[in-house]
Amino acid sequence: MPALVLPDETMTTPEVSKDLKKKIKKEKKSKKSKIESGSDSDDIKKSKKKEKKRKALDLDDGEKSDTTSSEICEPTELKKTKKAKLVEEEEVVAVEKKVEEEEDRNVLSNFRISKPLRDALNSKGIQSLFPIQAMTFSDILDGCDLVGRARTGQGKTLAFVLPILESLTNGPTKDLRKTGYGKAPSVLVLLPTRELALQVFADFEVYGRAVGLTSCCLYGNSPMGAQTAQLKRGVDIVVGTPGRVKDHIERGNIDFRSLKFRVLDEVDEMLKIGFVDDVELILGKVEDASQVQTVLFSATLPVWVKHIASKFLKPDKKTVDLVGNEKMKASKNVRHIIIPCSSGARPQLIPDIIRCYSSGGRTIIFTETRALASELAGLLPGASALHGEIQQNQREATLKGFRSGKFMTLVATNVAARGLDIDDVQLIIQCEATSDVEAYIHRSGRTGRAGKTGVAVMLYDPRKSNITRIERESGVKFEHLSAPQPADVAKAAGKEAADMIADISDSVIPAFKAAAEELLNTSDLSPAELLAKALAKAAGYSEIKTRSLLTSMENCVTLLLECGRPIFSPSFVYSVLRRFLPEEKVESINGLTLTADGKGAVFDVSAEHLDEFLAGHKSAHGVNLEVVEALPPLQERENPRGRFGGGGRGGGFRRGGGGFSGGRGNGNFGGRRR
Ligand SMILES: Nc1ncnc2c1ncn2[C@@H]1O[C@H](COP(=O)(O)OP(=O)(O)OP(=O)(O)O)[C@@H](O)[C@H]1O
Repeated sequence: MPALVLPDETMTTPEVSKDLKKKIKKEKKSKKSKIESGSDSDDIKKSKKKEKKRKALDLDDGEKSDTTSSEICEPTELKKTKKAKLVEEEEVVAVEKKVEEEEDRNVLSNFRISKPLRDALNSKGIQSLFPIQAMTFSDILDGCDLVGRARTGQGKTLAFVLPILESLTNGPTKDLRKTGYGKAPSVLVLLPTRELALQVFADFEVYGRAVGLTSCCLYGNSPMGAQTAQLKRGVDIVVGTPGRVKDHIERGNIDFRSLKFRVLDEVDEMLKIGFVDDVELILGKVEDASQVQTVLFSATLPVWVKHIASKFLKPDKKTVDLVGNEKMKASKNVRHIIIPCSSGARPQLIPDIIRCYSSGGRTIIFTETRALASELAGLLPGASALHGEIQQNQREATLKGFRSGKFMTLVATNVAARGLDIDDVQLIIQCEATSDVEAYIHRSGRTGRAGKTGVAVMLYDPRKSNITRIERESGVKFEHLSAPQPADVAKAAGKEAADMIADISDSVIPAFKAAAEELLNTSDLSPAELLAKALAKAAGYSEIKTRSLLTSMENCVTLLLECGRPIFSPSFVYSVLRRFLPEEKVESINGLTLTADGKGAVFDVSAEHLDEFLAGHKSAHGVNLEVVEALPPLQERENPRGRFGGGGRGGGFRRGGGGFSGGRGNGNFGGRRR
């Protein structure tokens, strides 16, 4: 299978430094978001291009100036620096030119896209095709079967929507398409979830209508009658989930004799157990497969999928794989973070993570079970649940509310993992380390879409998770952070509260002044301290708790125990503790995990028992017990050396809580059960 590389990589010359590439990419990104907003007129664009070039060079100046002023004194050195700078400037310009040429190459007018479709795309702020679209457009329009792969959020939907619409209205299938009342469909698109079917249907509605084509969406848990009536009246495009499409086939409502296109979006999910029988049955209903074009798309294409997929595609199929053998399979626009957390600590920790990392945008929280999704949605302020047990109309209402900003936190099972494209999702939280690497890639890909950036935080229990495997298979290099400390979060909240107070009308002062003066006169605290308390109240705080680094539990502290010799099992740690602590204290420890170097163990104790632990160990010869500021690297579940499993991982944990936004802060995978 030919593996194509991203234009990004092909465009840059090998000599260009990594830093330089980064700068160019950054510039490209900001340009892309401007294009998305559709705000650039041609003139503005030209001057922005000039400005951009100038800025890229200025940036280099700025970065170099420190070195020149502090280190470069000799005239010859200065000359050399200037020369190097000139070379770098030339490189910037050369790479910039290539980037621009590439973008120019992908402008809509360079493709066989008719004016009505171009206008519809422009009205959505789309001026040029994304790489996966540009690289598959002609093949699909010219009649090839195709397998397409690009990372999440790279525009795979339009990669099949546009050439199919063009083929049916101006291309090779134009004259073969049925028309008139009761027409049989020309296109069948299958998707794994109802939400995704509705989303892709919406794209066919918008762009199909622009070229006079009609669509319908067939999905379960909604009345058969209306769908049947639509099919009877006749549509060009049928979008649906396998179960409901099969129902309609069995009732004789769909005639596939005029079918020209079959699309399997999220093909690996479609071909998983639970879907594959229905999919095979549906695709098998096409009498003459040689007359039908089949296209498959996904961000993840495990080898087993490629084998099954070959069954449905012609031998001369094309493959456009923008991920290929690249190590990184997940979105490159996403910051991938992991934070240790026990299940009990999630409800307290998640609101703080949202406050720190959501930048005031939307958050999707993924749980492994429906029960946990409902439970967390009930516990978190301003959150709603989405999973397979919820009635279809309620699911649609929930998604609509989330898209429109009615609420900002969605707690979902894997029903929302694939394909969902929701604007301004800044943060993904995964409640536990999934064993399914594809699921990780798709879930984290709900943010950082269409060139934007986002953050994905995965909570995990070091004793139960195998992070190394996820890293190895997805190519993600996780940032290991500890939970944001309540005190850090409170500081950010205090700033918000101060802004809020500054905005309050002076008209309130006379009513509250007397009480304020009385407080000042009677309290031992300074005015600043009293005001700090008032800010805390305004921010919703009545106390600040500590949070453990290991399990993220509130009012717990993480301790490291070492005893000058290797520790092979948790039971050894218990026996050491029993030497200087009563049984009930030993039993009260939580989250006991061995360190990766095999020399120590970390565990949590309640803050109120901390002194007893620290005082006790002094009497135990050779035992060292201390509060840790940052978690050391820990052993993982599958460590063959330790009781918990695997070879441990490099790199320790950094203190969490970075990236404070000061934003709003709201506060059994497999088969089809989500
Ligand atoms: N050429 C384009 N220019 C600007 N925006 C685009 C373009 N093509 C698609 N988009 C936008 O990019 C976003 C992501 O597109 P899409 O949902 O098709 O991604 P995807 O690759 O299918 O992602 P996933 O793998 O998660 O399903 C959408 O909001 C879409 O409107």
